[in-house]
Amino acid sequence: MWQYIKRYAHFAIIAALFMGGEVLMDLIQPGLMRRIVDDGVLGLNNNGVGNMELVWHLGVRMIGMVLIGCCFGSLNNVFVNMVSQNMGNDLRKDTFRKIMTFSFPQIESFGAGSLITRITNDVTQVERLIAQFVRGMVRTVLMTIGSLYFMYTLSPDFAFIVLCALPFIIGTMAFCLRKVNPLFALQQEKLDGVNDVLQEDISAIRIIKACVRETYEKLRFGKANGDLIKTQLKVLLTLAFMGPVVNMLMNLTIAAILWYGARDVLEGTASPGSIMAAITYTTQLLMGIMMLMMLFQNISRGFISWKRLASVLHLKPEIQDGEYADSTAGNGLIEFRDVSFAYPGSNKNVLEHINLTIKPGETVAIMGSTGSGKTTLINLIPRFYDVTEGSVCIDGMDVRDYKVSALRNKVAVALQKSELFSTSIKENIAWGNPDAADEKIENAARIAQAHEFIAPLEQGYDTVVAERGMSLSGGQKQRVALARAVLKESPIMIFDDATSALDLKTEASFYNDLAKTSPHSTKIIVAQRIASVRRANRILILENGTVIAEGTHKDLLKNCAIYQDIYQSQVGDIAPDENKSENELLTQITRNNAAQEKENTVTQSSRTGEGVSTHE
Ligand SMILES: Nc1ncnc2c1ncn2[C@@H]1O[C@H](COP(=O)(O)OP(=O)(O)OP(=O)(O)O)[C@@H](O)[C@H]1O
Repeated sequence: MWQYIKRYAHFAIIAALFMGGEVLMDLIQPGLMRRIVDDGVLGLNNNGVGNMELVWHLGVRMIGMVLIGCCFGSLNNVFVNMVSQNMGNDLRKDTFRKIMTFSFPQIESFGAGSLITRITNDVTQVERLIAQFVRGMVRTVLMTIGSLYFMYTLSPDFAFIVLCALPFIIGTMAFCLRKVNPLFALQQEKLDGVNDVLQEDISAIRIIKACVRETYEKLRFGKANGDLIKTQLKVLLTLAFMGPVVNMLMNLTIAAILWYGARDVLEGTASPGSIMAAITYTTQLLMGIMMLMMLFQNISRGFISWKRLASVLHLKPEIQDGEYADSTAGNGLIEFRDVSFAYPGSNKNVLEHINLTIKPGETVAIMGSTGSGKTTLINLIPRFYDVTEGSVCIDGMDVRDYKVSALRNKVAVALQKSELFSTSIKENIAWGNPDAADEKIENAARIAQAHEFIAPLEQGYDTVVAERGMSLSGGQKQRVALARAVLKESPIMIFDDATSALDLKTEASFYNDLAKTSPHSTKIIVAQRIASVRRANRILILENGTVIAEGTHKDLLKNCAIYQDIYQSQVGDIAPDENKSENELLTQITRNNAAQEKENTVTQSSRTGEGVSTHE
């Protein structure tokens, strides 16, 4: 934490000096009050004759000191806030930057909700810790020492009484804080839980409504929130006992001083003014101790929050940069050399001994049943994960030897679930290439078949997209994401089911235009549809993490039973004819889909009919 504080240590020192000034003003006042009572009102040094002029004079001095103390206190607040807010700002930025360097498993290990809590609530707790430390701690220490000194000058007995009471007061506070301390950590964990549910529910609000799961989610949120409230109540109950006990001890201390003081006044060894001053000092001192109690609570919470932030800040990113920083050399050769992969925390290989070379400019399609490992395979190219065994090489160099940014500049990725940001369509397309000229952006949109829906919009490319692209249809979102990948002009392009929401004609136009405009890029297409993969130079069939067949569309139609099955189910041919033209094939697939849909509807309505008649 020191590395963050020391950047603003000068503000902290200035704040402490102003606090010293404020405390000094507070400490001088009881002495003036004693003189007003003893000399001004009672005239103890003037045979019982009071002095109103002295009362006025000292009164004005007291008011002046209050005003100066107020200025010092305000300036102290200004500098304390400068330390805490600047430090909080740095912490928030550094934590965010650090999260950006984490691998997916590292992010998953914290959970999105917990990371949000850390960057918001935990940073606020640390800001509070710093503010209270610089303000409250300095004040309490100076006030305690000063009050004890001035009380000692009034009467050593008064100082002795307070010194006797202090261990009981501090002991009570320490006891309660020890009990409550572990609860603070639990409280932050419960807050993580609330944020986890909240962010999951807000991002999945459509499906929650579609499946009418609002009540279930309300209960889930209620449970997480209930857990948080229970923990908070435990904290508050423990602290509720501490306040009154400390208050009682403080009042007993004041009563003891009054009792002692009254006896001294009767014996003539102390003046009424000095008793009043002693009580003011005691109150100031004990109020300071009470403040310390609050301070310790916030300090405990702050340290727990700091630990949670430190566990993010000190975590070493799993994906480390290599030495090689040139993203322009090479032309997109991809090699998987005996690659096996298991997800972190699992000992089951999702990919098994994959050997694969994809030549520059080649288009390779990957098909396979769900869960066969297609996405996992392509995720290894931009190092979203590191291989467990073997190596993935790009242009002859292991991907782990590249600087991560250089590697990722060589690869453009479009995913099935298109992530859009709440900014203009233009900025969304230019996300991977922010300096791109407008013509280039439009050209990329034309290739992605997006221009046709963007151009008629009132604001065209400047139309602002709602959060996560909610204002666009699935197909429109995918086309914007495709344009983004195209604009990157990377030597390697990966499309992971990225055209699944497009109709067959639009998809075919996209791949045709892409082949014309980026003939030298290496393209990997993960898809389930024959129409999407048909034109690829090579098609791989993946099953249980291994490549079980490989060849052109023609080869596979002849030799691969799985591919023949897929073809028949999608095209509807009994005897596949590989010489069909693009248009013929698309028309046949569309007809086949329509026939299948009709068949499904008939089956469903006949079932419903049966249901009704049975019911009747
Ligand atoms: N983050 C993850 N952590 C652990 N296991 C995972 C993770 N992602 C995927 N898997 C597992 O790895 C296997 C392969 O998943 P992958 O997403 O690569 O399949 P896929 O062929 O792309 O499937 P689909 O066609 O359904 O997208 C699956 O069994 C899946 O459960």
